[in-house]
Amino acid sequence: MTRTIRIGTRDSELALWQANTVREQLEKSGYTTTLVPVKSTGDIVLDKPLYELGITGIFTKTLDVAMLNGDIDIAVHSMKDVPTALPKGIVEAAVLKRAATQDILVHKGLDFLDNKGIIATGSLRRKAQWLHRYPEHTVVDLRGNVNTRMKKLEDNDWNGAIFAAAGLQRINLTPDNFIDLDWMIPAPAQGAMLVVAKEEDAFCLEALSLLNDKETQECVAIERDFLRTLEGGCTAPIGALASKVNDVEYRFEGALFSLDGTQKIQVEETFSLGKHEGLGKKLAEKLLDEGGKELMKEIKEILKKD
Ligand SMILES: NCc1[nH]cc(CCC(=O)O)c1CC(=O)O
Repeated sequence: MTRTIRIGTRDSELALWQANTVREQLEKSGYTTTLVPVKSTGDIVLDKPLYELGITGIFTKTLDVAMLNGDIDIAVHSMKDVPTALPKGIVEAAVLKRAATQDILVHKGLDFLDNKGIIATGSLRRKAQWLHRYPEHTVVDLRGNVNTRMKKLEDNDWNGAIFAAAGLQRINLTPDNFIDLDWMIPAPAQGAMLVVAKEEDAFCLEALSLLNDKETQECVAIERDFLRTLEGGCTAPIGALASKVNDVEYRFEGALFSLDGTQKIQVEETFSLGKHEGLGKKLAEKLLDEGGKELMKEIKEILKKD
């Protein structure tokens, strides 16, 4: 039987690159595929309200709806954009081998670091960590896809802007000046790609199981358990990274920051793969006990007002 797997994708350059990567890997394993660029959510009508289906993420909503509607079979996402709870009927089918996890600063010269600088980012996590390290600096809001943000950096007199290294590498965008921010804790699952499919679609689940990278899958699962336990439906400045230290050891590092960057509550632990059941949740609970509960409450209050 030949069935064509319809791969749903948003139409940004990064989304298309990621969907094409999955497409190539499936074709290499002998599957027939096609790419389906998906229109925005408003164009598609479902017979149930979105909240009833558990659909939440702003980047992933459109593709979730298209999948439940039967217009696509699988969808490819930057895993860090995917809410920690998937909609009913949609499951994680494969986590691809992770690329670079770190954030980078694209800049126009680094003299400003010791003075008063202006840094652009739309991420609360990046803003809080930047201000934690450089309290004298100003952070301005910057949104849009990677290409848009790079253009805005050129057009403004900011000193720099922060990006995920993986996003720039994927679209071959090599800035003239950049530095790795290895002190900055990335977003949970940064640099990983997730392919989702319908729970009932055994054909696609089997095809995608070939693409799964177990090490990446286990590491991002810890990071997302940590996030899920902390956040309770609120977007807070949270970083988490599980990474390999040597052949036998892995290390988890996670932190919660106040929005202004003055407070940081951090947890870390060394572990081995396969023996980390409940680690993300356990460390999130430790963080909550060490002042995280109060800080999360404070963050929610401030975000509610904005
Ligand atoms: N929030 C947008 C987004 N989602 C995924 C990536 C890049 C790829 C990745 O981090 O996995 C980016 C761009 C960025 O954060 O600079």
